[in-house]
Amino acid sequence: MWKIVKTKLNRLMVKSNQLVLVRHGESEFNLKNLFCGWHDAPLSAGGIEEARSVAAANLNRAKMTFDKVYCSKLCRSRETVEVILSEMKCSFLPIVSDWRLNERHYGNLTGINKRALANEYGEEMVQCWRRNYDGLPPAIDTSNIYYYQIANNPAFQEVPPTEFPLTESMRMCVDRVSPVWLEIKKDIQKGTRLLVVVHGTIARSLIKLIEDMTEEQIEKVNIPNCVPMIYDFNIKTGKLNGGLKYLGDLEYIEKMKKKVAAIGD
Ligand SMILES: O=C(O)[C@H](O)COP(=O)(O)O
Repeated sequence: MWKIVKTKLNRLMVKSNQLVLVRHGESEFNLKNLFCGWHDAPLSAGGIEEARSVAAANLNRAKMTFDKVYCSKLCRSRETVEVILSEMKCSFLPIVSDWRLNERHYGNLTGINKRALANEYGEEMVQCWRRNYDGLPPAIDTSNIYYYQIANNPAFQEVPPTEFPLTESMRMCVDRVSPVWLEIKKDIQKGTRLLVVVHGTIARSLIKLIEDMTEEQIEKVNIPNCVPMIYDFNIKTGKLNGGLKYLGDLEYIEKMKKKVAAIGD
């Protein structure tokens, strides 16, 4: 008991605390280059391997330790957490899964191949849906084969009916993530060491909020799967000490950022 109190006191005396953000591993939909959003696609075999050999391996190499984990209600984020914690030998950690950390809802684009869509509507239109801050895909309707799976997913039962999205822009995601960011920030300032495992647009929403980026700046950010991203905060002021640091091989990280930015084949 004294040991736990002493560890907590020691941590409060430390002036900074780190937050680690990770985008989930490659999903079955990423692999097939399909818009995924709120469809609950599991990790691909490659995604499980990324969680092990990219996320967990880099976190272990850097000797990172955590007290608590945040993830979304989507299984690709939860599965990534489970692989990481198992590899780090800390599967006992508390996990908060919050629907507000779900990926951006891609509306009626859900399940459509990104390249096929670019061939039909042009690359500019597809990149506008993907990255423009106010790019709003058409709302999902019953003609979409994933409509009922998403609407009836028991994992989403905590979503208030009035807030259940049919499509979302990045601006709408930033709005839904903002209150969770305030909760995360409180934890950081208490000295709790957090691992946050989320999705591409949600990681970008958090980065925008943390760095107070402009809309133009965040539109250019692309998040590689499973590369740990670290922010260092001053505990007292809640302000950042420096910028975002990626953990891992820089050449690999640059290659994966370019892959995510592109529409793909
Ligand atoms: O939902 C998806 O399709 C992906 O998680 C993100 O895709 P994007 O890079 O095209 O936004």
